[in-house]
Amino acid sequence: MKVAIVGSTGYGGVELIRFLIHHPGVEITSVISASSAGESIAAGYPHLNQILMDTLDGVDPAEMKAKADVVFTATPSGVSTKLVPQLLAVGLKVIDLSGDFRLKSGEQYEHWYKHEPAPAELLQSAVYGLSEWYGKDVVGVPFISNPGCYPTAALLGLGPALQAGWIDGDSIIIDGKSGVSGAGRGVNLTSHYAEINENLKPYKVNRHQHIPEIEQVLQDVHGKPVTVTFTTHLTPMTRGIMCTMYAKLNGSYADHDFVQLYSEHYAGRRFVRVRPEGTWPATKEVYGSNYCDIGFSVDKRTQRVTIISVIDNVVKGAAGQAIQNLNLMMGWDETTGLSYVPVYP
Ligand SMILES: NC(=O)C1=CN([C@@H]2O[C@H](COP(=O)(O)OP(=O)(O)OC[C@H]3O[C@@H](n4cnc5c(N)ncnc54)[C@H](OP(=O)(O)O)[C@@H]3O)[C@@H](O)[C@H]2O)C=CC1
Ligand SMILES: CC(=O)N[C@@H](CCC(=O)OP(=O)(O)O)C(=O)O
Repeated sequence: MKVAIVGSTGYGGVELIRFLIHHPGVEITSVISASSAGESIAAGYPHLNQILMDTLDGVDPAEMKAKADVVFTATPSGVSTKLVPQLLAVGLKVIDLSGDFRLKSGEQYEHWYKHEPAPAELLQSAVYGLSEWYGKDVVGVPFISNPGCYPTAALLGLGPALQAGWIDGDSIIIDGKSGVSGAGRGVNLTSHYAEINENLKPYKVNRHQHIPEIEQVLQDVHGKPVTVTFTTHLTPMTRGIMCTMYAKLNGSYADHDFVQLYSEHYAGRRFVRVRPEGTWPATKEVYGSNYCDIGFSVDKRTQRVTIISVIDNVVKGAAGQAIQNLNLMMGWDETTGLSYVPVYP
């Protein structure tokens, strides 16, 4: 399978390269840049020296079609909206990593992303690739919209309990924390070392563009509308997302009930690891890997459950899940090219 990567000079793109280089079913035939065509990719990323010698191609759909079968678009929101239709039109399969095709409602997209939405028929045709929930839906399709990083952690953590009716859909609070690479490679005040080091900073409180994405999927799981309170924080680490989630219990459940429910729900899904009773995951335990680790604590006093879910934002939150979706799309084992042990310490 010949693969091209647009946005290969960004953090999502370069992580796609790290995994795809070892994928037995894939050959990277084009790495693409809008601003640095003609330069070597290793010029901007010296860690790729003598590993990927490729010169960056420009953004040309016809050239991509001549070189590749599948294109990953690791491009900013607003850019994918315009580019993806051109790639689909020339007959390429597309896996888009941006937020441009995740929401089914163009109005919602415009409200939260402040960009013009893609045409309604494309929003409908994009299959939302939360691999462990919608893996069957992506088999054989030409166009996958890869989930956001926070939604991946939140939805894998909340889905089974909500589907089982164990938690009250109107009571969900999600406390999200992310490493700085979640903001991409672009430099601004947010990612300035002196601003993030020794600092824990809330941002986009009640305004985050991942709120409608989380609610859209929870509604699908629950069968009726769900609203969530979602607060995001920037943490002084490079990679990692932790979602600490709180919800009112609908019945009397213990920690071991949650461990059993989630272990059964995710049985056979190698990238979701359920923590034994009384232990909780940390971001370092999934660093550099495609795992999502989930732990629980039932509080009998408050009749609430705390669910803690961690991922590496660039892997399971972006490039890793995109490759998992390629595997599912092609009918390959979903772990192909992704079975790496997390980097520790
Ligand atoms: N970082 C993360 O943890 C996650 C990111 N995402 C999403 O994935 C996408 C990529 O993110 P990330 O890699 O972090 O972002 P970066 O800012 O690191 O990279 C984005 C890349 O897009 C390219 N680009 C910009 N404008 C254009 C254009 N007009 N045409 C083609 N390419 C363009 C740029 O490269 P060049 O100028 O060389 O073309 C740039 O390297 C975004 O939509 C992001 O929201 C999703 C989940 C997690
Ligand atoms: C740390 C940080 O800034 N993270 C980004 C994640 C952005 C992202 O991945 O955007 P889409 O999923 O919408 O494409 C944020 O919170 O906006």
